[in-house]
Amino acid sequence: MTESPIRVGVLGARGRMGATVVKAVEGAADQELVAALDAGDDFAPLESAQVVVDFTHPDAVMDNLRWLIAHDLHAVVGTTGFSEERLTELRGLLADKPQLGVLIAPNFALGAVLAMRFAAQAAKFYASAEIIELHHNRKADAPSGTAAHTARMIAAARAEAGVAPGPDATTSEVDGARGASVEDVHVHSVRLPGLVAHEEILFGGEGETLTIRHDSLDRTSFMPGVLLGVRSVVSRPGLTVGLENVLDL
Ligand SMILES: NC(=O)C1=CN([C@@H]2O[C@H](COP(=O)(O)OP(=O)(O)OC[C@H]3O[C@@H](n4cnc5c(N)ncnc54)[C@H](O)[C@@H]3O)[C@@H](O)[C@H]2O)C=CC1
Ligand SMILES: O=C(O)C1=N[C@H](C(=O)O)C[C@H](O)C1
Repeated sequence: MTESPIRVGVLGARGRMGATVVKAVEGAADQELVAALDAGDDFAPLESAQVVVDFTHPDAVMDNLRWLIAHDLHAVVGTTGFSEERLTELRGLLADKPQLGVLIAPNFALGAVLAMRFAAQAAKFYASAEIIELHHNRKADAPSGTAAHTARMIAAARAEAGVAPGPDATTSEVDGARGASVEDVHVHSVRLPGLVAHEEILFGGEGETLTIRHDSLDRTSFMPGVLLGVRSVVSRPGLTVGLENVLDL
């Protein structure tokens, strides 16, 4: 017996990512697009979906998720801007809906997920690490969600290994010259037309450096991860943060 396709709704469907997701879902044999909505649209058509994919805006995504959870819809979220406070609220909302799954991934590209994992592995061997993320100049948030997630993974690996952040002799600084500090990891954000999404994680040690770099050259790079997210979230109750958990890395 063939299984029925997963019914998918897309929020942010007229945006750069949402429009790419719409095409990817339409091209996936095991998924059926039932709603493609953007800002100002009536959400009612989403009620026929099983899973809703959100690529909207950090200012909009929490209201969207409150609505989706209240309407018993699984969610796959690529939108950035998730603080610990936001994640705690979502865990609270999901506690009342034990069958429901929400997957939030700061980056759905396989190579970006691997780069983050490799960075976490390297972190205990190098006390000094910095991140440079480079994106198109229409991006709303800085640093990128991926860079923030990478910094948190490095910080967690350092804490587990008992490694303190490396020395930095800077005593005089033009504001921002050393980038933002995310859990003691310096993060530098570049915004230029022509770029898509790129990240370098740099480690420095005795007489050597290690650079891990990932480049998304096209938004199609995120689609295998998004489609996998849709397939997995229906049988993954609760809140999952990071595609690495779905890939079992
Ligand atoms: N996790 C990942 O792999 C990736 C995440 N992103 C993130 O996805 C988000 C969107 O990125 P882009 O597509 O480049 O932005 P975009 O600005 O091209 O598209 C966002 C769309 O969402 C719509 N929108 C805003 N508020 C809405 C609401 N309340 N309901 C429905 N639609 C709404 C906008 O009208 C717009 O069409 C950003 O947070 C970005 O950082 C982007 C690429 C990959
Ligand atoms: O806005 C983007 O384009 C991207 N956003 C995500 C992020 O902030 O990390 C993922 C990817 O870097 C593209």
